[in-house]
This record gives sequence, structure tokens and C-alpha cells, in this order.
Amino acid sequence: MAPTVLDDIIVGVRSDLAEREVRVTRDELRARIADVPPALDAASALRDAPGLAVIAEVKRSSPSKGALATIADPAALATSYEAGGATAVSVLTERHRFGGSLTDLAAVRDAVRIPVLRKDFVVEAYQVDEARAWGADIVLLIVAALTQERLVALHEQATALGMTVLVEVHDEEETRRALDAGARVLGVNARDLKTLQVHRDVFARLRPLVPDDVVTIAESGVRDVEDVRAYAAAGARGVLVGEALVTHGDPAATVGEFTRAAPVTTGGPR
Ligand SMILES: O=P(O)(O)OC[C@@H](O)[C@@H](O)c1c[nH]c2ccccc12
Repeated sequence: MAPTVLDDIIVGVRSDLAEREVRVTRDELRARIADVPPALDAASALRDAPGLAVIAEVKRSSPSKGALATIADPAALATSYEAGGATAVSVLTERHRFGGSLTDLAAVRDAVRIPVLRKDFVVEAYQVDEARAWGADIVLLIVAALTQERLVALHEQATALGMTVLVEVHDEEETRRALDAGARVLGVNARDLKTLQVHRDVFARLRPLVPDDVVTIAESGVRDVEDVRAYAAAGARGVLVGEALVTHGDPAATVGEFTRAAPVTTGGPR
């Protein structure tokens, strides 16, 4: 089979990872983990958020759109997100396609008091330790990038480190796998990482498969408050938004508007 976009991304991720593994040993990461403050309880923060939970993302570029925003100061952007009422901040740490880094993660962690998500293509245990060592409270695990055995192992590892895991799915089969792995926070990504196409109706299709005690997050493709309302109406506890926030002049106000977006049941998805 021809490699998908996801496959290509993971090639780059693995080569960067190999370099970091040489520079910082697993033992050094563990020593660092012992020194950082414990992870914040992000699952509860998402569940108990007043209004709709918004995970606001620091995202410079993307494989689908290329450059989105320069973001010279990720800490300042994250501070605006927090001021606007974001429940958590997501920081892309992938370098080749998203222009992110662990330095961005550390800067954001230092700047805000709300939970911080390390958003990357986690395929090895090293990256989970690394997320915690750099102060992440939440780590993303993409079901499509992992075997079931690996998903279960990484989920357990992250949970044992006190982190919340955002388990990302795109379809019914992945949703079943996520729940089998014990997902407590489940993200439905409207963007298929194999083709980069956005299908905003996937969340509504998968939501009925998820028990109500699991926190559901609608990820990607949010353009405006109407999209947020549609996701809320379909039963999302929260939304994960990148592009619409980094390209908007007033990220704090936009986050605030999204948190207050009441679900509408009329009009249907666009
Ligand atoms: O910029 P958007 O369309 O608002 O999307 C944000 C976020 O959902 C997206 O960046 C994302 C969701 N899952 C991912 C996995 C890897 C990289 C990126 C992502």
C-alpha cells in the first residue's frame, strides 16, 4: 500500500526521536520526572468546565494548510487562551509538519496554570516519559498510529505517570479500540490523518458509541461559533481548536465565545 500522510509524518517523528534518545537517556528523563510538579487532573477539568470545554492549540503550521501563524511567543498566546477561559492548552511539538518543539511546550507550561497537552505523534514509550518530563498534563495517543498492544501499553504508562490521555479516533473501529484500551477522554478527529480531509459529521456519527462517563472532545475543523454549536449539539463535552484561534486577531475573545456557545439543535451540521 502507498504510504499515507500519517506514515510520512511518523517517518520524520521517528528520526527526530532517534536523535533525542541519544542526547537524553531514559534515566535522565525519569530523574527529571521526579523533579517536575505532578500532572494536573485534566480529565476532571474537562468534565467540570463551566460551559463547553475548549482545548486551545498552539499551532504554527499544518500538513494540510502549510504556514498558519508565526507565533514568535507561544507563552503569550497560551496566556491569552487562559485569559479567554480555555480549559487546557494544546501544544504541537512535532517539528517537520507543524513547526513545533518541546521548547514551546516548556514555555507554555511555565506561562499558564491550566492543563497542557503534548500534541505529537507518540509511537514509543520514550515520548510518553518525555511529555511528562517537559511538564505535560495530557498526552495524545492516536489510535490510527498504534497497534492495539502498543496503545494499551502507552495508555497505561501515561496513566501511571498521572497524566490524562486524549485518545484520538476517526471511525467506529478505532472508537472500539480506544474504549477497549480504557480511554476516559476520547477525541474524534474530523481530519482524517491519512488523507487530510475534514469530515465534520464524524463526531455525531461516533458519539452514540461512547458511554456518557467518557469525556468526548470534537477535534479539528472548527471555523466559527456555528461549528462549535453543532459539535456541542452532537454531544461534545469540548472542542479542540487550532487554526481558527491562531489566525484570529483576538484569541482570548474567540475562546470565550466558544466556551459560551450553547448547543443548537436546529439547522443541523454544515
Ligand atoms: O487546526 P484545527 O483544524 O482547529 O485542528 C486542531 C487539532 O484538532 C489538530 O491540530 C489535530 C487533531 N489531532 C491531531 C493529531 C496530530 C496533529 C494535529 C492534530
